[in-house]
Amino acid sequence: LMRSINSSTAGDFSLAGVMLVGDSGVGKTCLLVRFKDGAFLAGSFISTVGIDFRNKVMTIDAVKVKLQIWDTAGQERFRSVTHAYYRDAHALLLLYDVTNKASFDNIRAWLTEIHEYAQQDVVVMLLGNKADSTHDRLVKREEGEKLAKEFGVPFMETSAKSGLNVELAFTAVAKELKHRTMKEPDEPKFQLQEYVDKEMRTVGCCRS
Ligand SMILES: Nc1nc2c(ncn2[C@@H]2O[C@H](COP(=O)(O)OP(=O)(O)OP(=O)(O)O)[C@@H](O)[C@H]2O)c(=O)[nH]1
Repeated sequence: LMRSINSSTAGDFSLAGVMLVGDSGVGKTCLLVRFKDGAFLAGSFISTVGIDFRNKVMTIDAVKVKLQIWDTAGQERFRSVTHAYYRDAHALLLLYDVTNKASFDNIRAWLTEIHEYAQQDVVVMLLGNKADSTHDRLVKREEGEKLAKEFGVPFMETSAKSGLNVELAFTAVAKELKHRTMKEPDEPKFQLQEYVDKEMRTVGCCRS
């Protein structure tokens, strides 16, 4: 991962490192596959070993932003591997599974870990994944919102299965990082949560 976002003077390219973190089985790999390939691979669950990455170029306000997305292993035994990568990440997508209460309860511990290992200015966004699972849901959207507010991080629910908000999550992070590197002097600060809420209202989804 490149720590300093590279931006050319022409202002048309920047490289950003985004890391997916959260308990094993919350859907990090599926979220990345959905974003990268637009697909959801149903079937057996293959845990990520160590760390894996994929690149995707997004066009944000006519600027090309290359996201280097790191998919980490949620399993405890790989923690020391992922710790080493935190320092270089510009953004972290922190996932829990709305059908798994323990994965939600562990978010506090994940945030403590992020605080310990990541850069102070890292962009963190909390994602409640598997929002398509209406019957098995154990964590309400409001609970996710409340926790996110407590820690001052933006939040939304996603589904790697249906594709709900997947593009939006990555776009929001890319926009935030693009603004940070290429902000005009009089341009106001990018408001990530406001952007997300506005986009969700426009799409007309996901808010009851
Ligand atoms: N219903 C539903 N199932 C999902 C979703 N995302 C992932 N899954 C399922 O959850 C299981 C785990 O998904 P992974 O993406 O492999 O989980 P992970 O977080 O990468 O797990 P580790 O690599 O062990 O850290 C798989 O069986 C997926 O099919 C989702 O949005 N909705």
